[in-house]
Amino acid sequence: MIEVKDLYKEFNGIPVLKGVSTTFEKGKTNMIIGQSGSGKTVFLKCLLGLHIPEKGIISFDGRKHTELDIKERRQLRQEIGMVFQGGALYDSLTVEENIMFPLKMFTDNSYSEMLERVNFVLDRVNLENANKKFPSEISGGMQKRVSIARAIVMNPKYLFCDEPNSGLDPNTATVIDNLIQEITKEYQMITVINSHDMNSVMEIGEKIIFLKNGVKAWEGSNKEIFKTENESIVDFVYSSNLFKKVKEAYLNETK
Ligand SMILES: Nc1ncnc2c1ncn2[C@@H]1O[C@H](COP(=O)(O)OP(=O)(O)OP(=O)(O)O)[C@@H](O)[C@H]1O
Repeated sequence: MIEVKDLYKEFNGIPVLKGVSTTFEKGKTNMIIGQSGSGKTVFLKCLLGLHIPEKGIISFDGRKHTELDIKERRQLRQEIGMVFQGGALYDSLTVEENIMFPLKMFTDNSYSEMLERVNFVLDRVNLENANKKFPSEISGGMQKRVSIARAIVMNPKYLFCDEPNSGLDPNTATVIDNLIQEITKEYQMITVINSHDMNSVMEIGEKIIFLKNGVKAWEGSNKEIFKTENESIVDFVYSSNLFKKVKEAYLNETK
């Protein structure tokens, strides 16, 4: 379990996260949502160890960030897979080389062992025969699959995704969402996803943390989101007319 307690982060005296607490469990797709500037990326960067919070505790299965030495931090970092916004693939490397990169960096495996692992994860994200292609030669959806394959190649315990659907059409976005949820369950990872996309939230948001101005304004599941009367989340979700209609249909169905 990842436990976050009273997380506080500021920049130049301006608070961005103001005492956020929550927990993330194994095998669940957890989502951080909120308006632009609400602190989602800063929150994820604190989890990754890229920002050092002024206050608060982040604990990975009992290991508190602040109490780890350099070796333990390095170990923890290797247990985290990251899908960056936009994919962040190396343009000059092939798909195979991109995915092999963490293995080369962090393991002593032989080339054939690494290749076997690369092919395994490529197969898992349904991307066979793409090994020798460059990122520019494949579609945006395929690039996201490569990015997910690279994130899971080290068999991580924790998977963090920053806006994994940005730039994808709705169908491809749903396929990527479902893939992330499937692998989360299959490998029993703790997955935390930053998202703007309400479709994704409704599709795979098993636990949703709604940040508003750096404060956790609501927490619940995609099923509860339709029933809550919390004004902040209602305003956020139903700023889209489509979701007003979906809610009415859902409530009618479950009467
Ligand atoms: N390195 C930094 N230095 C100073 N201010 C920062 C830094 N990083 C983020 N901020 C500020 O923190 C606030 C929250 O930013 P953050 O990127 O977390 O928002 P967000 O919710 O992820 O937004 P978006 O959905 O647009 O990506 C913003 O006001 C931003 O300007």
